[in-house]
Amino acid sequence: MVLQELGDKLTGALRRLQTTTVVNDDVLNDLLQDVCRALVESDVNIKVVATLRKGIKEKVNLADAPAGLNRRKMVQRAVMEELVRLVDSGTKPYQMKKGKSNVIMFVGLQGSGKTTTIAKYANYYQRKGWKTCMVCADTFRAGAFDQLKQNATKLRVPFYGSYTEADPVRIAEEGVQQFRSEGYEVIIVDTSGRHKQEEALFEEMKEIQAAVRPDNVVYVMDATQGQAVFDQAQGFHQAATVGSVIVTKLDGHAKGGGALSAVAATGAPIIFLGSGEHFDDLDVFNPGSFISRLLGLGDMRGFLEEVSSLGAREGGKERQEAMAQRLVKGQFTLRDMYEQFENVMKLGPLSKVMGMLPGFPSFLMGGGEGGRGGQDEAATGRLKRFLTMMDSMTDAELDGKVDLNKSESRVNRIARGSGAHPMEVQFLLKTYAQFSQMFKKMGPMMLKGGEGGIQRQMARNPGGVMNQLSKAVDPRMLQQMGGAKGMMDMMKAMGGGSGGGLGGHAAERWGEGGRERGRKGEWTRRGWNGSRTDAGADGANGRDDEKYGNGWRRERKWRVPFLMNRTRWGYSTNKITTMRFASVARQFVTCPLTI
Ligand SMILES: Nc1nc2c(ncn2[C@@H]2O[C@H](COP(=O)(O)OP(=O)(O)OP(=O)(O)O)[C@@H](O)[C@H]2O)c(=O)[nH]1
Repeated sequence: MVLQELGDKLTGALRRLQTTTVVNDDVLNDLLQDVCRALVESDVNIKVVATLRKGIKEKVNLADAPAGLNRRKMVQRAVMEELVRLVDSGTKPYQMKKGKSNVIMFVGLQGSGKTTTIAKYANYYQRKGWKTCMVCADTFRAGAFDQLKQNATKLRVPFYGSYTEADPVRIAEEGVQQFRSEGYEVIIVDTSGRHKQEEALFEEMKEIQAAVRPDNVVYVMDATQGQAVFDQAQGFHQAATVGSVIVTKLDGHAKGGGALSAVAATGAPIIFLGSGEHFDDLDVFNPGSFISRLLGLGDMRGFLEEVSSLGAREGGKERQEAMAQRLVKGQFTLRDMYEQFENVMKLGPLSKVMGMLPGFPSFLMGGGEGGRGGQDEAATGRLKRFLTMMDSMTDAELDGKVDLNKSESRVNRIARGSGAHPMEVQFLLKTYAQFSQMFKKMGPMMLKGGEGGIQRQMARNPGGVMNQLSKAVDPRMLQQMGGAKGMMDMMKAMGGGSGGGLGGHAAERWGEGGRERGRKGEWTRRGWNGSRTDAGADGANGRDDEKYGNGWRRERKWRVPFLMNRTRWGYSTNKITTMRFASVARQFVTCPLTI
């Protein structure tokens, strides 16, 4: 989460508002003082902060507020709206067009993070199924082409550049022409940077612009300079008819608020935020969603947009439709689960997906600076393992025509074929059983009546729908979604028709119990009983199992014989078998299901 410090301060101020019994002018003034202090500390221009304060005061007139009006909500809404205004340029950014060549030219000062951001940008679109490529027209910095080439190779994105040609305009023109003729949809052009806004830089930018006729010019700007970037942003905005801005290096930088508000003040729309040096460290920027996440309210809208953008991939919509049809009948196959997992992975790092969901503390996914990578990797690794195991299944097995639970030999064969342990395959089957159970109950409810069906049911019998939802979904997951009401809102927002992301969303939740216990090194009574449940399931069922908390010894006594029956790993309950089991099981505890 970028601007964590500012977010914490603002959230703290609003939380104090919740705990006061009476909301009067004194309370409002205290709140405004806290909010304004937090913004100034984040380097937001003092005049801008004063305008924000005035705006909130004008919106909240407590003296004339009609009786019965929720004053707390009124204040919160005003604060939220003014904060959104602070980072909103009021201009709509360029919308990428599917099926045609979108030429995006990147400009910026030297060292602002342009080349790195181009790689992140390419990664973002490629992951969503856009045909993406890069052209390096930076002939000014010696290592620029090598850097772009290296990034492109890692991302498996085609690139164009030259070690010998010194004319950036020619390279840009040739590269864009070639990729256009090959039908690439996102053609990204990197241009040279300079130490400061030089005439030469602007001249070169204009020449390249005239040669490649970009659909959008993206200005990359370093946030570490805080509000001082205003002149710079304005200069570029005017000189190169900049269409959008990407603000980089916002990770852990206290001055980020100043940079964001300064750019917004120039009227250029911010489209992404750079939050680190890795390819995944790029957050889509939308003023409302950004403030919502900053205040810890999640970003359901962003989540849904991300999910629906996956449906836009080739054939994605049709597949989702077909799945929706099956869900109406309460059917959910392993193949459906495969697609759901694939979708979740395409949404980006799991911690980012989680950050979009209301109420989910970012630290649980290691969302704070620095701590995220490991957990993301473990979670993604676990998903990939599941996909690999499913790759070793036959079509009949994936489509639910064969019950794998009845075929021990097939489980072992799948394990061998995917380099996994039979227990992992059983774990996968149990996870599938849980999903299937959930979709059996929820699918028909969600999708009955086609588009808008859930809304109609909700209007007719809200209590009944809520009740059914509470029964179908595990309590933790429901709690994270803001209770049955929150889930209803989410389903409404999804129009009841997109089976698409919901499974992915669920997948995130269902592993939570396992992850929690993994961290505590706990184990539960029903933990690794391969045939009946799994670690994630215990978490999902909300079991605490305190008394079995440190139950390694307790566990293995009765679980080992079970494993012997099912997978024939051991011949007795002697120490070696027990240790073998413990070491396998420990793998799951240390790398618990975090899908
Ligand atoms: N922490 C952090 N570092 C970043 C971010 N974006 C880029 N960087 C780092 O900033 C440095 C400069 O990035 P480059 O991509 O080489 O900069 P550039 O703008 O292409 O430089 P020129 O090609 O010389 O114009 C590199 O060390 C990047 O890893 C970000 O969002 N966060």
